[in-house]
Amino acid sequence: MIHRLWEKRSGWLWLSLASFSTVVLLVIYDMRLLTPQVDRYFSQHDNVTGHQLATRSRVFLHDTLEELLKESPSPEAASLSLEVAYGFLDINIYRERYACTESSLAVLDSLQRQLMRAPSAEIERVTRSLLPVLECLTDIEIGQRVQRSQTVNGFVDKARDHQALLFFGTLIVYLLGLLFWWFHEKQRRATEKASRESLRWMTKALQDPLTGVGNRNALHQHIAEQPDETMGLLLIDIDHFKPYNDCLGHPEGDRLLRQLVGLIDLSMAGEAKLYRMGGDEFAVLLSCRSRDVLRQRCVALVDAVHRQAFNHPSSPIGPIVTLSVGGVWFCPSDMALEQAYAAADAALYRVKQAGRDGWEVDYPTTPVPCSV
Ligand SMILES: Nc1nc2c(ncn2[C@@H]2O[C@H](COP(=O)(O)OP(=O)(O)OP(=O)(O)O)[C@@H](O)[C@H]2O)c(=O)[nH]1
Repeated sequence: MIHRLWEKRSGWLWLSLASFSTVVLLVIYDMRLLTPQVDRYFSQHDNVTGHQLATRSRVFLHDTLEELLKESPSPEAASLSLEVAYGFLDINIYRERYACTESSLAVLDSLQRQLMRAPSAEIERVTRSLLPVLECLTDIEIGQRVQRSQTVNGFVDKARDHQALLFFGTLIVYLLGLLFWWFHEKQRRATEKASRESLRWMTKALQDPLTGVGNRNALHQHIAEQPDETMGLLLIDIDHFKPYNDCLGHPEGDRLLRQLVGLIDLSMAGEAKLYRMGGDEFAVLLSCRSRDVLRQRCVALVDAVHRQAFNHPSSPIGPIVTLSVGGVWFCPSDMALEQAYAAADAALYRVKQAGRDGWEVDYPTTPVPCSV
């Protein structure tokens, strides 16, 4: 099934469609998955959860100081802020990376205890002892920011590489798609050209070049195509064509042949197929359900030639061109073309013998014509 589709639609077309589909998938991947992920990463940069804990600790230390610097400070509120500030600083990562953390925590712890013991007396000392803690927090903030910048830069580099890879990958697949499409078009055009050429040769092989009607091969082919159709086969021969040629010349003879083709076609009401069997002999094949039809066509043809009255200056039987017609009514499945042809030819011979300018049709009783 796939093999047949491949041959019918050409492999190149499938390859190019696959390439274009891949391009679409890559673009969707970039738009729906990759870009939103990068955006999400960077949008965290300044939101609440992205803030450093050290910064929050600093905020609460400021609150403690503000409280202590008030005219009537509340030791409880200051102590609470200090406790929260302690909590935000008491982080394993800070302890591991920043040496000042431990000492700052110790300072906060001792301040906390002092505040509980002598709330108002110690304000100035408390304020001063907080300075190294604030310095430590600044170190942590800067250190963490540097760390974060390095991580972000790493991510940006990776994302840029990924995007570049994706872009060039998409571009290459797209170009491959175009290339496959071009191969497909080339192949399609070559196939079309070959079909046209072979059709032209086939038509030529079945055509008479002088008159444009079918030749003997075409007659064989058309009969083979309609084996169950009752047919009438007429053989038409120009009477005394040799003296016509001798007197008026071959070009004039050719012209007469072409004119007669038009006339025969008209007499058959455009329903028959015409063939030139060679020289001045034509054949007519018509689908013919009743013998009367065949008779009527013969009468019409002979009359039409009389009415047309082509001048024949050297005919022994009269001043105009006349035809002799011999025919047979037959069914191709019962009677071979050779047999039918022989019967029509015999009828034609009898007309010639009887003095020409007439017609005769053979109606064989056996075999009986088909589908009547
Ligand atoms: N102009 C022209 N003449 C052709 C062509 N092919 C054959 N002929 C001539 O057609 C003539 C056929 O003559 P015949 O059928 O033998 O005899 P006829 O003179 O027609 O006499 P009957 O058929 O007995 O009436 C010959 O002179 C051929 O040279 C052709 O393509 N063009």
